[in-house]
Parts: sequence; structure tokens; C-alpha cells
Amino acid sequence: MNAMFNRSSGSLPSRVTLVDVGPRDGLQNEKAQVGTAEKAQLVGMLQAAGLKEIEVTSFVSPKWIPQMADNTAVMAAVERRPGVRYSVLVPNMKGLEAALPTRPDEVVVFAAASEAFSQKNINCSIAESIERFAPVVAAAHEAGLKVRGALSCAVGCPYQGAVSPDEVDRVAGLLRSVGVDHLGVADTIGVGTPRQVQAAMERALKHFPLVEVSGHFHDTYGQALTNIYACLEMGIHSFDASVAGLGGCPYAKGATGNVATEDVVFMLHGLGIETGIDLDLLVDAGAFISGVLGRPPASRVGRAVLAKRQG
Ligand SMILES: CC(C)(COP(=O)([O-])OP(=O)([O-])OC[C@H]1O[C@@H](n2cnc3c(N)ncnc32)[C@H](O)[C@@H]1OP(=O)([O-])[O-])[C@@H](O)C(=O)NCCC(=O)NCCSC(=O)C[C@@](C)(O)CC(=O)[O-]
Repeated sequence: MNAMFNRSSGSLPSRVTLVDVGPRDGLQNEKAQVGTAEKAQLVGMLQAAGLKEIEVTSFVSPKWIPQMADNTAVMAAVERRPGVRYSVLVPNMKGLEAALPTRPDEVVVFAAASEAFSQKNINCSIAESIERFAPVVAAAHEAGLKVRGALSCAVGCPYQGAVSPDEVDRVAGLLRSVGVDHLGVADTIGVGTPRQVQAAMERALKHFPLVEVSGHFHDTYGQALTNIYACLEMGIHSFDASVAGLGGCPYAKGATGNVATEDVVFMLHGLGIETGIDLDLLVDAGAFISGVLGRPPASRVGRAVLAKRQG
């Protein structure tokens, strides 16, 4: 066992922060255009359920992701609660300039550990993306905002196949070098298994402190909860998840949604780990957005709770 794994001395964190990325990662991949009011209502229901960090939208090109074209209107429609942090994705200065007047608490730049995915997702090489992010990070800091860096394809790439931990190491280092505060290690296509995820995390932890690393897992191969558990064993205590298991990236064909927030909360509470989230209210939020989309929630916990309520 690697020395880095001794950080948590075998015990699990007592509290975990969950960032619900459903309004952004979830809805960016839906064929049906969800209305601005429904998006704001979803954010409202998530914060009522106790989520303290919500990724609301992205300021990307509407030609690339038309589902997020109402970004400014969504940010304006959200009834903000004190103590909740609202983040948005920005791929470049144009995105940051559009995002700043909407008063996000945090911005997210997104790079990839795969050259092929970087080209497909943001139309530039990894090196060019880092160059592009440098002034974005500086300007965001100037505006008093923290910057998260999402690192896609940390285990596998839909175009390139397996991704080596060496690439995670390299790109995590590049993101840190331009001043990114927090790194979200993402298994974009949900192919990772626990030891692979731990290897990627270990490399990320060379560049970012434990409190500034989080996991973002898609559940394509049903490994997401196991991978979260593997991260908990390393002491990592912040994860992205999507209510109702919404999600996916339009440039990662075949990948399913993110791990469902309801499923993560159920597991964490079962482990005696605090989240501050009310599972019943979260299930209501998942049922609401699934109703808007005209399908049952992908969350197994969500479906089980709803079935139990019906008797
Ligand atoms: C990065 C670009 C813009 C490059 O796209 P490009 O075509 O190379 O951009 P460009 O700079 O050449 O500009 C082309 C046009 O886009 C406009 N433009 C340029 N920037 C913006 C902007 N910010 N907002 C609005 N418009 C913009 C620009 O003004 C111009 O407009 P035109 O003159 O043709 O009318 C494009 O590739 C893009 O928007 N990509 C975003 C793709 C995306 O959102 N993917 C999903 C998010 S990542 C993800 O889901 C993964 C994650 C984070 O969840 C973790 C995981 O699971 O892996």
C-alpha cells in the first residue's frame, strides 16, 4: 500500500461535502430544452434539501452547448440562500466576462488528461487550454473568486482509451501552476475501478492539498459508489454528484450520468458520515426534474424511496 494512503489512518472522514452538478452537468446533456424557471426551481429544491454547493450553469458557446444558452437568466432566477455557494463553468475569458456580472461564488475551468478529449470538448490542445486558463484564473482571483479545475478523462477517454496516472500528474501540475485552487478529478466516462481511481487521486494529491481535491464520477459501468468509497479511504471528502443521476458530457458519447446524489447520500449516511442533506427533500428534487424530463429518476435510492412512499 502506498504511503500516501496512510493520510486517513484507515478511518473515513466524519463529514463530506457534496456539490450537486445536476443543473449544469445533468441538463447540458438533455435533448429536451429545460425551461429557465424549471432550472431555477431545481436549484431551489436542492438548496432546500441542504446542498451547500451547486453548479448552476456554464458560460460556454451556445453553438456547442445550446442547453446552457440561458445561463445569465438562470443565475438571475435562482433565489439565493445565505451559506450556499453557486458555481459556473467558464472555458475562456469570454465565458468569465459573461459570468462575472451574474455573481457566481466560484468558477470552474475544465481541462482534460487526454489530448483527444481536449480537442473534442474545447477545441484546443491541453497546452493551449492551460494558456487560455491562466488569465481566466488571474481575473477570477482579482474578482475575489475561487477557481476549481475539472480534470476530465482522469482514468479513461472515449477517443483515446486508457489514460495513465502520469498524465493526471502532468495536467494537475499545469493547472496548479496557473493558480487553480481546487482540483476535481473526473472519471468522465465512468470506466474507473477503485485502484485506478486511487492511483489518479494519488497523483492529483502531489499538486493539491487533500482539502482541495474532489472526485467526480460517472456511473456508466456501475463503479461510482465504489470509487467514492476508495476516495474516502484516502481521506478525500468532497464529491460531485447529480440529483436523479442526471448528466453526461455531449463530447463523451455513451457515458451515462453522474453518480446520483441520492445514492451517495444514502451510502454516506449509512456509513455514519454527515452531509447536512435531507434525503427525503433530495428525492423530491430528483422526482421533480425527472418529471420535467418525462422519465423516472436514474437514482436507485430515489426510485426505492418513491416506491416506498406509494406503499
Ligand atoms: C471553448 C469553446 C468556446 C471553443 O470553441 P471555438 O469554436 O474554438 O471558439 P472561438 O474562440 O473560435 O469562438 C467561436 C465562436 O464562439 C464564441 N464563443 C467563444 N467562447 C464563448 C463563450 N465562453 N461563451 C459564448 N460564446 C463563446 C465566439 O464569440 C465565436 O462566436 P461567433 O463569432 O462565431 O459568433 C467551445 O469549445 C466550447 O464552448 N466548449 C464547451 C464544451 C462544453 O461545455 N462541454 C461540457 C462541459 S465539460 C464537462 O462536462 C466535463 C466535466 C467538467 O463535467 C467533468 C467530467 O465529467 O469530465
